[in-house]
Amino acid sequence: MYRYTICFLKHRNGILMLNRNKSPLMGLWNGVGGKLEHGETPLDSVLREIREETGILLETAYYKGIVSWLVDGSQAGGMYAFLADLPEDFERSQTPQLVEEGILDWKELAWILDPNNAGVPENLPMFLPYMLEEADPCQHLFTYENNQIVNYETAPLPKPVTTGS
Ligand SMILES: Nc1nc2c([nH]c(=O)n2[C@H]2C[C@H](O)[C@@H](COP(=O)(O)OP(=O)(O)OP(=O)(O)O)O2)c(=O)[nH]1
Repeated sequence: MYRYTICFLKHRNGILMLNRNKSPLMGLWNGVGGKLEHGETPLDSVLREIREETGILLETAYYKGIVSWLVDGSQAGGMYAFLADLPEDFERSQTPQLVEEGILDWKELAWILDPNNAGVPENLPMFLPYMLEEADPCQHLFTYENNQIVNYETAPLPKPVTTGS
């Protein structure tokens, strides 16, 4: 079981991003999410974080896989990633601008995905494009050494076993 969740709340060409006011990733624009609480499924957890951090009430979100990391050969962690498509007529101005965890704002996809954008976590422009495509959930594994990404691998997650038709 991994410890974190993240969700990309998409509306047209924008995503609702949080500029975090504490570590990890302080000062960077990231998707909304947090830590799993005892007994929560990843989906329950991310829907709770979305509600708490943005006030948006969602019934569900698309599961997009796992982003995990290995830091200096040992420290490992990961997050369950989700995507939600908000309806066309969603009013962006209804989301709060200042929340307990930082500043919320709508950021355009072209800005988020720019590989030279120093305002987002370094791994975000690498894994997010996969999640925006209609692809099956993947595992994205990042290896860090001295705060630098030295390796990135992506692999499909095994499909749940079914009994066939
Ligand atoms: N894009 C990206 N996001 C990451 C990485 N590592 C990582 O923890 N995150 C995300 C997962 C979570 O959404 C968020 C960290 O959540 P958090 O520690 O603030 O959790 P929380 O809000 O529940 O915190 P707390 O109040 O319980 O302390 O950062 C990463 O390498 N890249």
